[in-house]
Amino acid sequence: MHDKPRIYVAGHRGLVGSAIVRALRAADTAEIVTRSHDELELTDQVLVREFFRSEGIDQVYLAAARVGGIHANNSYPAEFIYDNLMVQANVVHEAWRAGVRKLLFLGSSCIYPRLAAQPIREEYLMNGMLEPTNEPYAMAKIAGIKLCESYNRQYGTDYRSVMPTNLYGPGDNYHPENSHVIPALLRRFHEAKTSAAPEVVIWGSGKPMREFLYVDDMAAASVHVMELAPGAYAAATDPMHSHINVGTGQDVTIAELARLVGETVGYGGDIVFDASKPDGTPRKLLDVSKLAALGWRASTPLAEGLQRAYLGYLAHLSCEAGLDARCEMDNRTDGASGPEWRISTRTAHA
Ligand SMILES: NC(=O)C1=CN([C@@H]2O[C@H](COP(=O)(O)OP(=O)(O)OC[C@H]3O[C@@H](n4cnc5c(N)ncnc54)[C@H](OP(=O)(O)O)[C@@H]3O)[C@@H](O)[C@H]2O)C=CC1
Ligand SMILES: C[C@H]1O[C@H](OP(=O)(O)OP(=O)(O)OC[C@H]2O[C@@H](n3cnc4c(=O)[nH]c(N)nc43)[C@H](O)[C@@H]2O)[C@@H](O)[C@@H](O)C1=O
Repeated sequence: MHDKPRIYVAGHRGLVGSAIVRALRAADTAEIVTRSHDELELTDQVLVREFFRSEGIDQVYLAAARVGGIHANNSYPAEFIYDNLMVQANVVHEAWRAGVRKLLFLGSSCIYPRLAAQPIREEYLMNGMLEPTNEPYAMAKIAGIKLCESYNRQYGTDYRSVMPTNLYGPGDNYHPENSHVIPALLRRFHEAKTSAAPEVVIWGSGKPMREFLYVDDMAAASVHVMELAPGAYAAATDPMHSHINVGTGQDVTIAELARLVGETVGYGGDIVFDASKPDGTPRKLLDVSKLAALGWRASTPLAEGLQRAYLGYLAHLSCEAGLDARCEMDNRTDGASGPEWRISTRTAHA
């Protein structure tokens, strides 16, 4: 053990990983260890083993994953299942081999059955068929939970899992097709405003409902769950049902979200729907009572979070244009999926 614990944040340049780093830096109680994707390919077991063997890591936040919205999940199912299975298997196994006792695995609310009763309680896992547009990703995330539980049961580790709802905020992926709905709409509405376009097209019927959590709330929840006393976590969970939902407990329709994003950006034109695009899961509102009983609740209202997310998008545009000296290039175009996978620079200024 070191004076301060050495905490490895895997995926620190991503939306959530960068927010976890902000939260840990603000607390100033840990030494933070990071590696970018090009410095450490987490699907490569040999490299991951060498990293844990040499770095003396005490805790891991596993926020590295192949992540994307409904179109990306539907279009690249092989990458979504392979990358996520490999990254989590390598990180969990090699962390265990190196003696890391504490790890937090980030899953997703898409692990639950497509037609689960609402709000979705943790115990509804594996009670029904998954949503087809993201089944491979969801299967990998379910395997991630079971990986952590199995190492806990056999080796006595303390590997915990959180299942976030849909997340958004500064430092998001703004790719026009592969991103999630909020960054996609911030970009589309902004471009429509700038070009004075008469209408903005929203995918699907507008009827699906989604719950959105601001990313700094997600980071705070992650740190909260990681730091719960082992007895408190064990009392709230079960060795074979150990994951905890993280959300706001409130959802909106995609049509309502589109109206809110339009308002945030200041776009005055029409909103139209493209029914040829998939809706995905009709609704996936999380029951967040377990985490509330453990002392944590979300605090950022959607309208406020959208304002901050829009500022994050504008900062990202300044980075792309080379107008902001604080920007770091994050080499996102070097990923295995090729240069079109995502936009090459993102920024998540504190
Ligand atoms: N965003 C959301 O709405 C939600 C996210 N989650 C979960 O939260 C976690 C973080 O997601 P988010 O921050 O949004 O995702 P991002 O795509 O923003 O970040 C993921 C990070 O992981 C890195 N990464 C991906 N693959 C590899 C690899 N093979 N080796 C090394 N690094 C890799 C990425 O690097 P690079 O980009 O260079 O490849 C990136 O820095 C994930 O587990 C995700 O499933 C859960 C629910 C909702
Ligand atoms: C976090 C979660 O993210 C993914 O699931 P999802 O919840 O369906 O996420 P999404 O943000 O991509 O879409 C939400 C809704 O919004 C609609 N929608 C409208 N217009 C756009 C649009 O322009 N882009 C996108 N992406 N969606 C749009 C879209 O049709 C859908 O009805 C999973 O694959 C899985 O990875 C996962 O866990």
